[in-house]
Amino acid sequence: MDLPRGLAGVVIDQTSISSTKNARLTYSGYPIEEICQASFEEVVYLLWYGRLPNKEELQKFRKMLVRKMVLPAETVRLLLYIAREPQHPMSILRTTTSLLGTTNDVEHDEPPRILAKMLTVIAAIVRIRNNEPLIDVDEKMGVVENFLYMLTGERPDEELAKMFSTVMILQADHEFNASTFTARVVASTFADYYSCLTAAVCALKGPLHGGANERVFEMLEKIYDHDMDPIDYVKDAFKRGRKVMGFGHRIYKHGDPRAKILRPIAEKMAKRTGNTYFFEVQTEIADYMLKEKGLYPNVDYYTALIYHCVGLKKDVFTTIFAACRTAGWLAHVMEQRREKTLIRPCSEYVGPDERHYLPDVND
Ligand SMILES: CC(=O)SCCNC(=O)CCNC(=O)[C@H](O)C(C)(C)COP(=O)(O)OP(=O)(O)OC[C@H]1O[C@@H](n2cnc3c(N)ncnc32)[C@H](O)[C@@H]1OP(=O)(O)O
Ligand SMILES: O=C([O-])CC(=O)C(=O)O
Repeated sequence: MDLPRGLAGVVIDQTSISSTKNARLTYSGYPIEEICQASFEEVVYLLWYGRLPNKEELQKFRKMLVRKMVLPAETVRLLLYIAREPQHPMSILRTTTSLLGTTNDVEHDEPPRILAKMLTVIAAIVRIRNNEPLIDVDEKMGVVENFLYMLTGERPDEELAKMFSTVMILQADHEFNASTFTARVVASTFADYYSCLTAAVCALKGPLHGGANERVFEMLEKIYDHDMDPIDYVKDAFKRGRKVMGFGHRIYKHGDPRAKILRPIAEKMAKRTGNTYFFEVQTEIADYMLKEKGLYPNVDYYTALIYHCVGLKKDVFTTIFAACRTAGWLAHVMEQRREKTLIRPCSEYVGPDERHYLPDVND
């Protein structure tokens, strides 16, 4: 049997949530270049219900999500205990997501409450690890503004909120990527929402998937700290047979459409916050990678700099990706549940031929 490695190019099921057909990303039919201008709440509604909300529905949906961002005291107590542990923030998030599924108030948890909770929990993990006080939800603001406020302790201005909203939308869904597929496999067994999300967080953590954003900034910092020529850094990575993080993609061989939208946002954010050095290094590396390897930056490349400009430490970058992707994970879990079919593919056995156990042979 001639199997493509890593199931590359294999269509394993249908979805009406998002598509990367012809290397164009669409959410329920809307090109990403257009839908990224909507509000985050509109896009979540679209991913979950297959259509955009009208004005009244949007207002109601936004209000409901924001209200649900307030965490129960029991969850805050848990977080204060877990988030101080020295493990990587994605490990903390994995354990927290799992624990959220065991608290007393989960019985009636539905996607809006779960998404809202995940956003607040992730912001709280970031604050606790910085030894900063937790910030209360401000019900006068929308979801993105509140998320930023709870992360940084500062109410964002309109320009920042708009840019960050685009960033969140761009990471909200991506058809059958590794973490979403993982969530769908778990959902297909009819396991609960938190089990699906815990599994998805585990898959996102790895450096070939969501964990790449942290490694991108690690590279930029190393170049800065050692006053290196960025091209020497890349050449050295090639020599050692190492991948340059934030480049390449299973689907997009001629450029990730999200990176094209993110690049000018990263540039603007870098200018706003005095981080143009990093943006210039990124540009130099991107030009070289294209020239030498024909590889383009992916979504994780520019979000790394954007998160740095927001004031976040690199070890929490992937948790922010998880916050955005929770919207998509939940959409796929709902879709998978509607399908009512267990995902259970087959394998080709390539182990030893049949052999037989002989009792006492080793005596
Ligand atoms: C949200 C996301 O998950 S986006 C992806 C985030 N991940 C990263 O940025 C990690 C770095 N990138 C990679 O590891 C890969 O490009 C992946 C995993 C994203 C895609 O992998 P695949 O589709 O399996 O492509 P594959 O790894 O086979 O790459 C094809 C060729 O390009 C090379 N290549 C791919 N990405 C890179 C890279 N970032 N740096 C250097 N070389 C690379 C491979 O070594 C391979 O070369 P070869 O044919 O000489 O062996
Ligand atoms: O689709 C993929 O393989 C990875 C990706 O870009 C994403 O999850 O956003």
